[in-house]
Amino acid sequence: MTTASTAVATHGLRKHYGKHEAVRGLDLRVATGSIFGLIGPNGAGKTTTLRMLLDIIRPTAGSIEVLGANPTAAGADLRRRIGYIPGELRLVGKMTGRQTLDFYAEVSGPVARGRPEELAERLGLDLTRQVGTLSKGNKQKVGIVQAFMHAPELLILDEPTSGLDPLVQREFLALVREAREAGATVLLSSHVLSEIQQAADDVAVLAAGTVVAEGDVSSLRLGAVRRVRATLAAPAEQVTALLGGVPHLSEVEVAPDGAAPEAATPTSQQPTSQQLTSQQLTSVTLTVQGEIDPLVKALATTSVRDLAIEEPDLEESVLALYGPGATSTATTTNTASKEADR
Ligand SMILES: Nc1ncnc2c1ncn2[C@@H]1O[C@H](COP(=O)(O)OP(=O)(O)OP(=O)(O)O)[C@@H](O)[C@H]1O
Repeated sequence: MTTASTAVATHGLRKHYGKHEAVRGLDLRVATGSIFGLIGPNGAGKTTTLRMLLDIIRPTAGSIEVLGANPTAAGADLRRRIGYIPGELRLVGKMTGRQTLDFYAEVSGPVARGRPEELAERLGLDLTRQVGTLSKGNKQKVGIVQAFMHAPELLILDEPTSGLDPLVQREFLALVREAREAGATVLLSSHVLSEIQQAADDVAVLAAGTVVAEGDVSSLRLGAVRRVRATLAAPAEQVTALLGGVPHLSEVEVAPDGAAPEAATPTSQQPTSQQLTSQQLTSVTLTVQGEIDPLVKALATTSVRDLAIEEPDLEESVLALYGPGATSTATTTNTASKEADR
């Protein structure tokens, strides 16, 4: 049973699409009043899981409780207490944004006067335009407004920021935090780690239909995997040698990258070996797991001409931490056994 402090719970949840098992025995617990992030690479089973919570598709096995009810039995009353942004939003192209929201308001229950307009304004959405003429990002804004406008107890948001520009993403995350402050629970799925890191209190990492890591955001090691690209004024052999002393590196590629045009050799005297080596450029790409300090210190023993540190995509992080087994079945698609939604 869910308790007052649990908004969503699943036990041994499974979903087969024909022979393909998209969700494999999932136990989730989302605390009431929290922002819970469900992250995972493409095909991990996020959408399948969220659709089961809403009774859009039914589980093959296991149980679900949402706001203390069983979604397969609770029907429309439960649905009205939830705001949902589906992964793929389907809107009627000829309706304006306002007509679309009026339609959703009839289904979802009471909407405070002026609230849709306020949300649309914050997101920069023109409600007078037909939704068929809107860009992907603006269509997504219609989806956000309809999910938030009736102040639901639970928000289930499937990849909600896809197509949004960074400023709108920030506004969206502000809406999520405000909803939590007002007492709502938010279940947010994404394949973008940084988005979840900014917003979520707790996180479950899904890969191949199972949870491979969970906990509070700061305890997750995923964020500690970074991709580094650097150009150093040093010969490749020297770079290889200095990287040899740095722990937790993988996918290291070191390649000569021509000469540095700005490193002029003095003509009045014979160049020293130091001056000779400083002319050679070497490019490095690598993945570092954990502390970045030893790597930065090692690179800084040469003249660093360029440096970029990037967040790898989630698939790379999951692979780096949990091995290929964590994602290999997630990317298997069983197209031969497509199943109708219900
Ligand atoms: N209707 C369907 N019929 C057959 N296989 C399906 C169906 N829907 C999803 N799948 C498969 O189930 C697995 C999980 O898909 P799901 O859409 O839940 O993943 P996801 O984590 O939401 O991925 P994404 O981030 O790409 O949306 C994938 O292998 C997918 O191909």
